[in-house]
Amino acid sequence: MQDNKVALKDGYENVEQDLPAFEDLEGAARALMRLQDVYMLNVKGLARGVFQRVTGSAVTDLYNPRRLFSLTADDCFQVGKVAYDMGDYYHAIPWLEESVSLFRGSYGEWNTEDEASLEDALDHLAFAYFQAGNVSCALSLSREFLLYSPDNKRMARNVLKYEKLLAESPNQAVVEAVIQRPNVPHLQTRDTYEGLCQTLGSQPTHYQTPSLHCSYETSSNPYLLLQPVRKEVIHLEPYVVLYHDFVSDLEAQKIRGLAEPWLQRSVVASGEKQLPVEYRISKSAWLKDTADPMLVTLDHRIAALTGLDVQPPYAEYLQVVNYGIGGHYEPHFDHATSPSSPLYRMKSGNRVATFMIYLSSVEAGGATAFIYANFSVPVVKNAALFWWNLHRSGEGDSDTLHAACPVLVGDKWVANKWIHEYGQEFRRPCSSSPGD
Ligand SMILES: O=C(O)CCC(=O)C(=O)O
Ligand SMILES: [Fe+2]
Repeated sequence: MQDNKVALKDGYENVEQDLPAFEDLEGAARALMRLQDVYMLNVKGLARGVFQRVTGSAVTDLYNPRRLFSLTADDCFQVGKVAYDMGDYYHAIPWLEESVSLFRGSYGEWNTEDEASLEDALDHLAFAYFQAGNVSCALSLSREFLLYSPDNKRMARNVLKYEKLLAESPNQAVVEAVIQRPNVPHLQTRDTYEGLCQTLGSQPTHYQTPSLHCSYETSSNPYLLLQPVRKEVIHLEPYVVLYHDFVSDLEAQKIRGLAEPWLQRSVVASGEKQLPVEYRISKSAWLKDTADPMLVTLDHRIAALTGLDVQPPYAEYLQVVNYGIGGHYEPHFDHATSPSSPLYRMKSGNRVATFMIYLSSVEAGGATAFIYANFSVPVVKNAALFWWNLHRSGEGDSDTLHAACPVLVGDKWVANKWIHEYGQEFRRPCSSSPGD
């Protein structure tokens, strides 16, 4: 017996680092809540494995899965509990409601994987309602709890407290508490951003604006003469273009494979430091050109197309990014907005342009949204999106504020090549006119 125990403990310790920890559960719960908010998804649907947007009485299916994977009462409890523990009753209530409803439906059945029970869900939901100001819901759920655990003194006291509160101010019973969604302070542009994500990638109507056109691009470069790239002008100010089939399926696969062993949680520049943050959820890796000759070819292609010098230190290494379900990057600038940014450590100025390659498709979500410019680009596998981050004066173009919408279904991969100011003096001449 003792031997078995020791063997079990050793076996567990061997695999422990590969098992999901609380951070993973919390991250998964936050991801579900993010998808719920950004795509206005209904929790009941999410728990059944369907992706429905409910606006008023209209129900739209954002994606039709081939198989339904539903969440259990305990799963919904765990999601609700993450929100509850953060004091976020706006999200806790619908998830705990779903948990209570599923636990009620299967009462008496015992699922070995369940950590929580109907009583736990009722207990948390009652308190969440109380905190949100809905005393009558708190009371009826607490009474229901007592049906199952009549000896629970704490709950009996709560019932008395709620009864007293309602007797003192009876109109509390009819007031439907409106709970505000917790505010995300760094994101004032939330409504526009979410609207652009909900379209799952919108394109401007080219027919109305002749300057937005498609062409075969050679950039007057002999390298591209024999095989021009299909270019689609998406927006003029800021100038954003999409180069279709910039890489082949094989190249995209190869880049993903080279990066995979090096992927780590993505960070962002915060003052002089680099930190992981909730507003950028993805994994990323930097690939030096020396990692594979194909990356050198890729640089030549980028240089030929953009006419820019992408040799170090005039451009950064290739940053490969992988977003899982719920992975996102909220509105941000690629260029530095503060002189203390770590970007300047390369001593080649600010990031003048971004060249971003879509290395995968996604089933749903994951569009690249330009907030102020008011358009979003869907993930187009093998295409590359190019834009200038700086005006010709060197000043940051605030209209380039952009974001990666959360991935709803799929596995999204992109690669960023950030090109710096220095080295481009004769390739993109500067101008003193602030608007250029
Ligand atoms: O993944 C995207 O669509 C955008 C990514 C992005 O903006 C970034 O990595 O800086
Ligand atoms: Fe970006």
